[in-house]
Amino acid sequence: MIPQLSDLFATARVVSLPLATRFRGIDSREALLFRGPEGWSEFSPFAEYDDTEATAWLAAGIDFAWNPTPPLLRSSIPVNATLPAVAVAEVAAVLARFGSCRTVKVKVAEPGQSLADDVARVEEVRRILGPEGRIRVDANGAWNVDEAEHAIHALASLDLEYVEQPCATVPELAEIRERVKYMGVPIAADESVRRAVDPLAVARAGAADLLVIKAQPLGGIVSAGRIVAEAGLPAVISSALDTSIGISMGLHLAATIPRLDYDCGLGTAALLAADVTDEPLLPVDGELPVRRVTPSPALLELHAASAERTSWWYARLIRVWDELTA
Ligand SMILES: O=C(O)CCC(=O)C1=CC=C[C@@H](O)[C@@H]1C(=O)O
Ligand SMILES: [Mg+2]
Repeated sequence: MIPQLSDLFATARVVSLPLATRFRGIDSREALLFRGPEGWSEFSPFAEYDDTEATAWLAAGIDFAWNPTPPLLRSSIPVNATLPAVAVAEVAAVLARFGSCRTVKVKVAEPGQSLADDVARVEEVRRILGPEGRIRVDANGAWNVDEAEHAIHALASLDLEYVEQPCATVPELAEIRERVKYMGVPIAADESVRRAVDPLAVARAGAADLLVIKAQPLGGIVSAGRIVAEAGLPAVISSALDTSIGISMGLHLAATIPRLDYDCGLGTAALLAADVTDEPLLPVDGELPVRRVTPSPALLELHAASAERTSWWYARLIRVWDELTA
């Protein structure tokens, strides 16, 4: 069931939360929050995403607010720390925000940086985590196949759990996966799932060993859970850099997945310098509880987006709701 626009606007609030560390080119995270019969939910496609891409995000937000979740199979979710492409000198301080996570995802292939920067950053993470820590890297599709092969060679001795979206396209992922198989480094697909016309194509092509699954871009808990089941590959449930409310949607998704072999990328509230709740979903001993989040009226007020940005989000909500109900 899709609620009327007036039902969404009845509780809608737009916030702009500062990030503690610049991440994927932004310094603050905007989100539209609203409440339904099941509780608070979030609509926060990145600003540059078009309305068509944003419809899945709205379907997800509505689903979490209006529909009960499928049965929850666990009450706590193991999560990783997420390290933006910061300088070596900043690594320890950023990781400290996540408490004691045994797994770290490191952003690599940042525009303007070199492979040497990536190697130095991953070396520093390995030094901090020790030999038993798990390190995965995420290139956001920035390498071509040769660059990816070269980079994975350079990083492999640091013991990688997997490489997320090393290249942009499914055929490239299939090729790099073949080329690095002998090194025992698995390939994960992220953008090839969440931004693809067919999120199952990458699995069908045998181009990935595991999938990164995000609730909002994949249309919500039920829809994302179906993709995991049909793909038949291990899944890493991750955030879209949401507020703690969107993170709670991701945690509920993670709680419905029969097998979780990997720590989930849901620790990213630690990258925010402020949140909408006094009890943000920050990892403790590498775990997050599966619970709903209610925003604090004072924090909604304090972090309210500007009038101009609020109008922009309201207009976007109207257009995307129109597209969703068309
Ligand atoms: O997976 C994680 O550890 C956290 C989530 C995360 O890295 C991302 C969230 C949102 C946008 C993306 O650029 C980024 C990703 O590519 O996985
Ligand atoms: Mg990714």
